[in-house]
Amino acid sequence: MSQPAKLALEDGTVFTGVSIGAEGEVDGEVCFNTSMTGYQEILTDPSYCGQIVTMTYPQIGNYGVNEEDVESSKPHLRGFVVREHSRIQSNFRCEESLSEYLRSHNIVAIESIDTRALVRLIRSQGAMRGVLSTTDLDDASLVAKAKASPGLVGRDLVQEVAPEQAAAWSQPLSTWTRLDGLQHGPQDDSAPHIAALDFGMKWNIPRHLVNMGCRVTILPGSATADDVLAINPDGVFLSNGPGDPEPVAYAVKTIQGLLGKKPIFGICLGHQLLSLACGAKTFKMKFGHRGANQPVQDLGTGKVEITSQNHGFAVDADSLPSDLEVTHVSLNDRTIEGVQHRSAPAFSVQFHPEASAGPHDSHYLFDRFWQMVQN
Ligand SMILES: NC(=O)CC[C@H](N)C(=O)O
Repeated sequence: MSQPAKLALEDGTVFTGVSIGAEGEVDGEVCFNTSMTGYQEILTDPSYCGQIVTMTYPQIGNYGVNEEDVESSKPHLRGFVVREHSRIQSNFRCEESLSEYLRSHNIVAIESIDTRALVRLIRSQGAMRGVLSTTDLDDASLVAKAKASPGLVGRDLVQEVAPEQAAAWSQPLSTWTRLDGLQHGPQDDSAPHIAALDFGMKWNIPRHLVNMGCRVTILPGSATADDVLAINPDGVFLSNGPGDPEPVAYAVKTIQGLLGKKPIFGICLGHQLLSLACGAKTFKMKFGHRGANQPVQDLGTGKVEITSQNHGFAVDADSLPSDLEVTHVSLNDRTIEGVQHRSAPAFSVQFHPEASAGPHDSHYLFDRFWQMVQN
C-alpha cells in the first residue's frame, strides 16, 4: 500500500506525493541536481548534509543500488525527491532497490510530485528551506516548520560528517573507472605522502590519489597546521564538505599555517576554505550548481571541460586578494570555478575532478597536483 508524503516549502507551497523511503520527518534546504545517473553517489556525498535533494531527471532507480558505488559510509542528505521511482531495477551489479536502500538507511523520500514545478520555483525564488514528512500531513503545520528550520547559512555542518580519527587510506578506484594516462608509480615507501584534510570527503578523491601512486593519510577536518606538519606530508589535499564555508574558521586557520610550507590542492569546500584563508570572501548563490553537466573554462588553456558539481556557495570575485589568480570560470554564470596562489604552491577548484558520477574531463587536475608535489 502506498503511503502519502508531503514536501512543504517556506514560501507556503506544498507538494503531495508518495513515500519511497523511511517513515519520518526531516527539514533542510531544498535543492536540485541535474544528473541523469549517479543517484547513489549523490545520496552518499557528505556535502549534501543539511539538504533535501530533488533529481530533475524524471525516472530514478532503474539500475538499483550496489555496495561499490558509494562515496561515503552512508547517505548524508536529509531527504530525497524524485518524479518517479523505477519499479524495475535492471543491472548486473544491482544488489537491492533504491527504495529498499533508502528505507534501510532511514532516509525520508518522496515520489510522484511535479519536480519540474518545484525546480522552476527554486530557480526563480532561490534555494528554500523545506520539510519532508510522512508523519505530519497538515499543510499549515508543515509550512510553519519549514519557516522555523535553521537553513544552511552560518552553521558548521563539517562537524556532523568529518571523521574523528586520522586513518591511512589504501583503496584504489573501482575497476569500472578508467584513469587514462594518470598512473605514476607504485604505492610504496618512495611514493609521495598526501595528507587529506577530511571535511566530508567523497571517497573517489583518495581513490584517485592512490591510483596515481600516492600514499594517503586522512586527517580530521579539525586538524591544526601542527597536526598536519607532524606527519610531514609531501602535499596537502583539502576536501569537499557540507554547508557554509565561513563558520569553518578553524580550517581557515590551519590552511593559513600550511600555505607556502606544503603544496596544497583543494576541491569544492576545500577551494572555498583556501580562498578564505587567502583573504577572499564567499557568498550564498541563488540556487547553486548541482549536476554532472556543468561547463567550465580553464582560462590557462582556453579549454572547456564538462564537470560534476555540487555547491551552493561560491568565492566572491570582488573580494579576491591580489595573491590569488582566477584559473577557471563557470560558463553558465561566470562565477569563479578555480584559483591558484601567485607565489605559494596552492590551487583549488570549485567543481569535482574526481567526478563520481560525472565526466572525466577534469582528471588532469590530479596530475597538476602530482607535478606540484614532485617539484
Ligand atoms: N561539495 C562541496 O564541497 C560543497 C561546498 C559547500 N558546502 C557549498 O555548498 O558550496
